[in-house]
Amino acid sequence: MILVVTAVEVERAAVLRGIPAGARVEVLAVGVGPAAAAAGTAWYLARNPGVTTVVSAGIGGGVLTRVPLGELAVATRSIAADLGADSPDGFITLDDLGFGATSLPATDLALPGAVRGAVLTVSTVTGTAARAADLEKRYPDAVAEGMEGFGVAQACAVAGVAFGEVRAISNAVGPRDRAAWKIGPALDALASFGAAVATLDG
Ligand SMILES: O=C(O)c1cccc(C(=O)CC[C@H]2O[C@@H](n3cnc4c(=O)[nH]cnc43)[C@H](O)[C@@H]2O)c1
Repeated sequence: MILVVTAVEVERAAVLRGIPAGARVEVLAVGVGPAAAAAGTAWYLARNPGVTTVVSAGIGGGVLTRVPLGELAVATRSIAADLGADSPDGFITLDDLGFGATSLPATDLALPGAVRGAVLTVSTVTGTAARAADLEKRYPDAVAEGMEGFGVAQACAVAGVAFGEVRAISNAVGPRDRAAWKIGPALDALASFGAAVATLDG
């Protein structure tokens, strides 16, 4: 069975809107941020041994030169982009500090038309051009940013279950501009993911 993990109920409802009746897919909303995502996913996996794949799904920021607003980005890997230490010489990742990995592989979700690349997980939404440029320099393969993927990925790694991530692009990774958000089209894109997700199971 496939488990889809969203942050909030409106994302859950959008995914459910697309899922055909009778599909073996469970959709769970677990809260915003990597900690809520890891805890909710681990809780569900401990009680449901039949889950084969977990997909972290939600709206997200996009690198708009790679993926337009209202389209889907599929992760090739999930990166904890702000897990580490700041320094006068720049950001030091947890890997470079020697405390663990900040990149986990993602299973390729066969979603036609979606853009593939690294999806960043952050605890603070990017809101300046300077931070967007820093992230792009550190992760040139990044296409999108969200707040939950790496938490779901870590729970999956512990449980030995396949992990995937999809982000429906609602805004740019860049200077904060709430007026430019496209939440409706992003939720419609999440529904189109819902329509395809049942076909991803084995
Ligand atoms: O107030 C703001 O400026 C702002 C900008 C983007 C997102 C938020 C949120 O509080 C939504 C967090 C929620 O949505 C996902 N999300 C959507 N866009 C982004 C983004 O650009 N960077 C990171 N996460 C984003 C996220 O996964 C959360 O579930 C507020």
